[in-house]
Amino acid sequence: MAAQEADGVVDTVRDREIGVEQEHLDRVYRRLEEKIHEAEFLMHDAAQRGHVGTPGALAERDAQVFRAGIHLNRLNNEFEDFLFGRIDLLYGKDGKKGPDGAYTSVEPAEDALRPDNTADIGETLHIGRIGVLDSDYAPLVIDWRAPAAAPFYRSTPVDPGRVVRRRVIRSKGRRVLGVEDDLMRPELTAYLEGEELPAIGDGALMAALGQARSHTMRDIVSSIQAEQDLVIRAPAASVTYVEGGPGTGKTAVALHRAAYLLYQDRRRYAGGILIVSPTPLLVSYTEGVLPSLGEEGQVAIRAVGSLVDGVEATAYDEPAVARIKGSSRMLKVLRKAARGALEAPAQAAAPADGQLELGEEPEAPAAPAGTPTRLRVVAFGRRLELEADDLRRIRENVLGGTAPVNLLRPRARRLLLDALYSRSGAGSRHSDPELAAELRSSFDEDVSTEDSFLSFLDAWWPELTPRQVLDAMADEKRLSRWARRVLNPGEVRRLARSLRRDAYSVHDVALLDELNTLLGAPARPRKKREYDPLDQLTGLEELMPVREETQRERAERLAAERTEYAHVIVDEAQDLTPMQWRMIGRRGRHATWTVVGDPAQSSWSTPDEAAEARDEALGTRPRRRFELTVNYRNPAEIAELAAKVLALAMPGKESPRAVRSTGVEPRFVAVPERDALPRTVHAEAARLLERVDGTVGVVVAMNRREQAARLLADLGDRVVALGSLEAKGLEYDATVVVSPAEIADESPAGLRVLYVALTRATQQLTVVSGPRDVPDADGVPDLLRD
Ligand SMILES: Nc1ncnc2c1ncn2[C@@H]1O[C@H](COP(=O)(O)OP(=O)(O)OP(=O)(O)O)[C@@H](O)[C@H]1O
Repeated sequence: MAAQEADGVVDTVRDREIGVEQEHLDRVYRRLEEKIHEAEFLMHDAAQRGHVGTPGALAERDAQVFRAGIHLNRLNNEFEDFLFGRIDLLYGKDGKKGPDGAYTSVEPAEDALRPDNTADIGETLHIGRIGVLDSDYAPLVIDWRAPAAAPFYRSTPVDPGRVVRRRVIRSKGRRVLGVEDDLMRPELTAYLEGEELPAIGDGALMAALGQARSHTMRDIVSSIQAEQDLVIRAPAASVTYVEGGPGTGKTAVALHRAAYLLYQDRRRYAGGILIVSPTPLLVSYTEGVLPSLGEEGQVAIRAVGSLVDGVEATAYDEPAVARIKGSSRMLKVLRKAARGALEAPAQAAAPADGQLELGEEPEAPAAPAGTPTRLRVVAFGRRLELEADDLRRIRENVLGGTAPVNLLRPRARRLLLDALYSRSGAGSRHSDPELAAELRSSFDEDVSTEDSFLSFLDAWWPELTPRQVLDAMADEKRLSRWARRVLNPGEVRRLARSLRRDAYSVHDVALLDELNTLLGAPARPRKKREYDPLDQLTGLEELMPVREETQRERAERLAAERTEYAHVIVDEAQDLTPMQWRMIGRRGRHATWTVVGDPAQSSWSTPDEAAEARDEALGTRPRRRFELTVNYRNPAEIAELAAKVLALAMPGKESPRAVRSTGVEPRFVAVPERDALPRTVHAEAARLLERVDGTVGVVVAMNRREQAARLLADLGDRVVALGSLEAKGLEYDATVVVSPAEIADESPAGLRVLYVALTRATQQLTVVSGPRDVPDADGVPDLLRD
């Protein structure tokens, strides 16, 4: 009876507090409706201006419609669930208001606390996804990114500042559903308008962490913790480097930081923010967070395998091949390949060379021709010829520099013309420099517009694309020439073989991007040359199909190709290979950076080499380092088990501290016969499905992922089968980790990959081991024993 009464009292206080917040929310909605009405009026008014019809009025109308449209869109988008927090503060040191209408002083005033440990609340602030001012410009809601909102995140019981109570408000549409309070000064009795300040619930963080997981990440805007807030609001100078173990909120913090930076300085980040994620799975998992924070347009979230337009990485490289492709040794190989691919090996059926006489019809395109070894043209009535040796000399001369290969083509063309001209003997015909120059220019014009010369140039100095060079590298013989003294024969064989398949891997994408730089963008594609009477006239260069790119065209082309960003955020940075760092580095040459990662989760076998490449990509810019130390994902029971693998993978490395415990220990199931493994995995996944409301992830070695997907398909879409490398960054209510030994043996970084697999669950973990895991009598595999 007493308990019921106590419950009743709590409910009454809770209901009353919900009612208080409901009143505030109603006021905010009334204000928002007024604002939307204003925005609609603005749009209507702007549309009316269109009737005036002068160019100035039209331009003004467009600008206004644009602004009003943005305003409306924001309001409508953020109408849902946008008020989420409140802080009750002691009186501040000085009573001055800051630019956003709130008191900015952090410390309580001298006399704010009375000697009997009581105090009055001096100010109450509500925090939301956007700021809303009432008609007197007093803040009804403060944007979570504004300085005045910082105490909501920064205040802790150890360092409370002015905050007495932090409240998270849960609402749906216009209805407040619940409140969760944390007291920052639990020893204090505080009064608000004469009434004692109540505290409801066990705190918002615990409420958030206990919720079931779906296939998309939620924002953490209502429960960002102090150490995370420091990172989110760190000034965007140079490089912000964030390290933290699994589940410490690195990905969440990176996303909230993007929203914060945009809020802080929209103009500066108009150049865009790029977030690089390791897998497409993680991209789709995190994609919804920024829109929920009211930011979309300026942020591009891309998987590292999708950074090159038009290429999607779908193939998977076995670790030995990935190691070769990711290593900075590839740079040397690619440099040679980009130049070497200019020369196509001669094919048996190919015509011997590009010899075509003036006036002859060009040959129909033949079977893939080898590189021509002779150039013949007729000019000034003479047959002129360059032999293999001449051509080789010219090629070597042109390739002497380091300029991109495609951009050297005009120079190659020029040197060919020089050599032909000198063969023609016309150079000695005139001593008058003006006449000599005229003769030369008419020679150049004659020769360089002839089909024989053009088709020779196309075959002898083709404009290469990155794909063509990578294809050329699939030829083991050619590759071994380009990789001499860099890769050993076994590496050459493996690399060439992997390049012979149809699909690209995530590592190939970095190679394509590097080649793109080494080759330089080819000039605009040339139209097929047809007979044109205008060719017979001079002074019409602009109409000539062979003309060089104009300045303006070049400027337009470069603008269209721009791939640079104002800020680059790299998630799971520990996994980037040196070649991938180079690729990302090119997209942020003038950017500020936020780099988040955890060396203990690296699936790259030589993290030192990757760290060197990272330093190269980031240059000498100063770095600010932050560390996140609390694991918000795994309960202590799971974190403890994972720590055993961490001790093997990186002896001495500390695990992050888990904030909660569920009392549910990980479950171990041993399968003595290999054949029984699929059946057991299916049964264990089904078992977990019964025990959690959200998702179940089943993590297997990479080579079993397709088999696992087929096996689990009948369990519905709450169950996901994943290869060990695909699990990176993701989380599930429950996970089944299948055969730890198989995952650990998959690559030199296998133990770290296993550590990742074991740290994906928010509630329950089952480990299924096969004979290779050497399970003990309790089913605990070798690798997970003390
Ligand atoms: N302050 C917070 N409030 C509520 N939930 C949080 C908070 N911080 C982190 N989380 C939750 O903890 C989980 C882990 O966060 P996140 O994925 O960002 O961690 P991570 O450090 O990137 O992990 P990993 O390195 O394993 O990929 C997520 O569900 C996230 O929503």
